[in-house]
Amino acid sequence: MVMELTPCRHPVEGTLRPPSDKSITHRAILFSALAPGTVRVLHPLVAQDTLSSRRLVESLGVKVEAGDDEWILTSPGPSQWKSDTTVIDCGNSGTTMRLGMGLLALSSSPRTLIGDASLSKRPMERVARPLRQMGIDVETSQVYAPVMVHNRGPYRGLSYSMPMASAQVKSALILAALGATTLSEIVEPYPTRDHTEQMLKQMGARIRMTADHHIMVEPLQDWRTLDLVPFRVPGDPSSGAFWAALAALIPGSSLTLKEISLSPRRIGFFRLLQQMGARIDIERESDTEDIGHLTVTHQPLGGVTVTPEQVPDMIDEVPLVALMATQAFGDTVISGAEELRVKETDRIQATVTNLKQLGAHIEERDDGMVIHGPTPLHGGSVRSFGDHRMAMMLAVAAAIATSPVILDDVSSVAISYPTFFEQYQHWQQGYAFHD
Ligand SMILES: O=C(O)C1=C[C@@H](OP(=O)(O)O)[C@@H](O)[C@H](O)C1
Ligand SMILES: C=C(OP(=O)(O)O)C(=O)O
Repeated sequence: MVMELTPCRHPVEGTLRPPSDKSITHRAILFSALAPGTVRVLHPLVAQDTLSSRRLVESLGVKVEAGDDEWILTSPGPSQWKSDTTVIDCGNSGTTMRLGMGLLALSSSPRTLIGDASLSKRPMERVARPLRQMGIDVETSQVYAPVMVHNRGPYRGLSYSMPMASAQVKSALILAALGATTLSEIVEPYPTRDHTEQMLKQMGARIRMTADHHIMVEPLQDWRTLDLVPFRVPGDPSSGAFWAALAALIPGSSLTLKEISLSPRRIGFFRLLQQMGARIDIERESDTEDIGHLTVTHQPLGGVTVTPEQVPDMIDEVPLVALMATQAFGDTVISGAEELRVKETDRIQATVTNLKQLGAHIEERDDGMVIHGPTPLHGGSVRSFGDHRMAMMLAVAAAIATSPVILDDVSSVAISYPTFFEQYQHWQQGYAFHD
């Protein structure tokens, strides 16, 4: 659906609880399949991507009772998973497919994962290759989906230095490592989101992380020893980031994002906003959990340098960083962000093309972008390329443009943030958020 987005300078005010975290919801659903028994998931994100993970576990025989803001998942455990579903559709979700590959390695039935046109162009050998090193049979279709996973018998642990910083690859390997016969050691080039390690540890898995990014995973002798802990899903900082960006851009704004994940591996965008000059206040809910409230207050912004090490902590927010940089005084250089080229679309190219179309001074680099600010943005026609994050970034850009922006398709927001445009309209009508 095409949408005409009109400029709007209403300050962004009040308190907003963004939709629940996509990464944590995926994991809660997928990990519930591991333990024979019932797992409660509080505040799951109900969106297209997480419904793909739900479909995956249901095809393994997990029963899902979806209540009001709570899902109850009951699994027979990997040794009793249904073997008659041989093809599983992961839709648009890279997380479902990659973590799914690790999960499917835990049972002896062969299964094939497929995805939509976008997911079928994203690299899967990054998971397949190390799984094969463990002795698991994995076939890709010239590095892409469909991906067939078949565990033909006992397989060994893995010692693996990851060539790219990817939480999805790491998580798939950790899952497979739980079913190996020997200890595994996985090394990351830079730290990435560690929800998998934290949540599996909560379930009783023996996983040890060192300061120099080594992750040791002990094989699990018996799935029945896993604890059936309930998972409470906080708000998603990556979804909240669109509102934080608007608040940082529009004078007079001050917005509190309520009950969001404050995991240091997830709030790199907010640290960067602070570095650019925005005011960020953080209030933790408890000393033990990384959940709390984050307030963004508008201040004039300056350009920054984003280094490769910083990128994983704001990986899905980089298109927004580029937008912020168009309004900041001075140059912003983003490097080490080549992973953006293998997301739902090539997010470096899509960001540069779209922001140029609106008048930004932005240059494409192989591994990032250079942005010269500040530049007023004007209206024009832009394209989401079927990418939810691109559509929402462009909606933020449209608000600060001087004339209307025509966005070719907005349906992709259903992937991670189905209510985004309802809330956008609410704000455009001059309302504050009250959550
Ligand atoms: O593990 C996860 O939940 C995710 C990891 C990131 O992908 P990569 O691991 O490919 O960087 C991120 O872009 C994606 O939105 C979610
Ligand atoms: C890249 C994303 O997700 P996935 O890799 O799960 O498709 C995203 O949500 O921005």
